[in-house]
Amino acid sequence: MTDPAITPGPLLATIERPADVRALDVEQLPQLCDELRQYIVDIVAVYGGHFGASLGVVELTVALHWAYDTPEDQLVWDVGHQAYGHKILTGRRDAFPTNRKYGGLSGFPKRSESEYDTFGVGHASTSISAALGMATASKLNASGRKVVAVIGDGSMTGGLAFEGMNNAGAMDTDLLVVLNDNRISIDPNVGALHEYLAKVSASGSWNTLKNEVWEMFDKMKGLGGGHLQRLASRVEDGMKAVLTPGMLFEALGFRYIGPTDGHDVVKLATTLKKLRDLPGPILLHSLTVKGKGFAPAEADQVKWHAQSSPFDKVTGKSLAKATASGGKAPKYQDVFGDAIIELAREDDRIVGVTAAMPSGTSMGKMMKAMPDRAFDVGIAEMHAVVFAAGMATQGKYPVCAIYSTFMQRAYDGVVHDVALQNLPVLFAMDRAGVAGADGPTHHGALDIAYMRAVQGMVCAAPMDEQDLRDLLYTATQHDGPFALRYPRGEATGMPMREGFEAIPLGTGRWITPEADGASGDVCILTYGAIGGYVAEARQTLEADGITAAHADLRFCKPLDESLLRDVFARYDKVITVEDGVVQGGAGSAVLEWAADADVLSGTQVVRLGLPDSYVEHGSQRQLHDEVGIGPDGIAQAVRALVGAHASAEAA
Ligand SMILES: Cc1ncc(C[n+]2csc(CCOP(=O)(O)OP(=O)(O)O)c2C)c(N)n1
Ligand SMILES: CC(=O)[C@@H](O)[C@H](O)COP(=O)(O)O
Ligand SMILES: [Mg+2]
Repeated sequence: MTDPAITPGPLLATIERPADVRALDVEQLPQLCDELRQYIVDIVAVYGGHFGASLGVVELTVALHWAYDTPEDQLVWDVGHQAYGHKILTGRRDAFPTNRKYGGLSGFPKRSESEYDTFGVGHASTSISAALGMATASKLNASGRKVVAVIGDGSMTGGLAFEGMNNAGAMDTDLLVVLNDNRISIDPNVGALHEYLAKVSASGSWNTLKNEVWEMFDKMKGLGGGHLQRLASRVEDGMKAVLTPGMLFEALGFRYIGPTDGHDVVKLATTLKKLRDLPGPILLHSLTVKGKGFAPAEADQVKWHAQSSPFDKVTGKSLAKATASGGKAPKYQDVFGDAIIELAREDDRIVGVTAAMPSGTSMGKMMKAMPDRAFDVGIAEMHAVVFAAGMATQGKYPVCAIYSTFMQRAYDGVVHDVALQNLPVLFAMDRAGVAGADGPTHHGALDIAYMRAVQGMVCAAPMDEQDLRDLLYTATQHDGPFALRYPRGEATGMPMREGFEAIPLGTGRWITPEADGASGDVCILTYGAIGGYVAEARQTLEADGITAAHADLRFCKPLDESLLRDVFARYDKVITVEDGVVQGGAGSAVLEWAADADVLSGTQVVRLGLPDSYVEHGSQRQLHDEVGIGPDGIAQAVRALVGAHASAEAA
């Protein structure tokens, strides 16, 4: 899909692939950068998406494709939310209006989408390891192909990045790591590395000296000057030990270059061209501004990390229309953020932890209200969990707010450090279920299955915001690990009572009162907010003369055995619905229990949920409908089950 209202500038219009960029004179690159930046602004202003990060690496993107022989040479973008310019220069310019839309381009580099997307990304801090793997294979294959990892200062706080550096620095493999340092993550960047990089950025002293050494080195290479080369390298080593601002990286075995102005495309392009031919692991420290060139985004970099609704492409003013619900329903995230503060005011054991997502999870509310009791530890999910475990050993009650998909990074900590020691830690798993436009890298598809498998873990999911509050309180009263999942976005908008009520562990509830003690054609058991679709499904079924009862499991571990006994005694048709993979999920828990309790006796159980394949991107509703867990899908499954059963009985 092209958008005729959005046209690229004259130079960008001639770029169909990176070879066209390489055909340009270096002096033309500034114009290409201007046009690329404007094109990104024009498109995101209408269609939404990640914003500030791509604007900040426009020059780096153009320079990399000019200096390197892509796609033969491999560029690996960390996270990939900054790769819009890369996508536009690599044959996807006209399709870019479909970015993040259902059936359209992915918002992240994706191998199946383009040969220029060398590695699928979405989670942070993977680029150095992946690029080192490619570089190692390239060496083994003697392919001569060069590999570059581009990683942001936020992503550099992830332990995985340092595992990659540690490995690369001791290997004799050619690898360029570009550290794109814009001094911010999604929220303000945190930690000692952040402070260190700030000091490095402020110092330019090593550059001048280093440039001289480098020029000398360049000349010597031409002369094949063996001993002079070694001497120069010793001189360089001696000087860098006392002077280099990138000592940390040098100590890890990288040759450090920089800091350099990441917006000077001509200098960047010519430097990169030289670096392409240099051996060993090299780190280029590039200083950029997130949101560069769009004043509102430079001024409020957190707000402009991403935009979901249209805005004026000059002023940045929102052009969003009022939402259908009138914007009255609060987000689950805000309910969580407010409730944790309320609970923490009454219970001084409660502490909060987030791994670089204070805004996304709303843990930022507690960080603001109680700065000494809530911690942003950086992009470090595993550390966040073990850090929480440590606090729990000292009588604290840590609430770890981590997106379901990112919790995958921390699984060993969940098992080995928390659950095995039966420590009271709450895993508040945000973005549970399909995440929406971010797609498969960000869907919280697996947490029901992987948390349910952990011995001693309590697993719960609220169907509405009142239950979210009560389950949060319930968790704080439990002496052991507790996994609570809730989705991205708006809750139901229901009226909420004040205060909190504890919900006994393993207590579900009937949602359709008429089913409590009565009977229907089928019973629908739901887990979590996805249960909100059942009312609509029931209405359409009623029009077909089918009565469906609905119960909310609330807990998938422990299960409400008394509720389930009741269900299996009265219904011979049961449908389970969850926003997570079917294998090992809440429906599986029900089936396992029913088999173990020997109550199945001919009852047909159909499990609805995410399939055993990766669900792509789109709105949450589109994706729920696609996999059959939206209202229509639920109603269809009921009809199929009732119909199948009726014809089996008639036969
Ligand atoms: C494992 C993981 N945790 C958290 C995130 C969410 N996340 C996406 S981008 C980002 C900030 C990255 O900061 P930086 O690398 O500096 O890139 P910038 O946006 O500043 O260009 C975060 C925390 C993620 N993608 N992966
Ligand atoms: C790139 C990344 O991982 C984040 O920016 C993510 O897209 C945030 O998702 P939410 O908008 O759901 O917070
Ligand atoms: Mg950054």
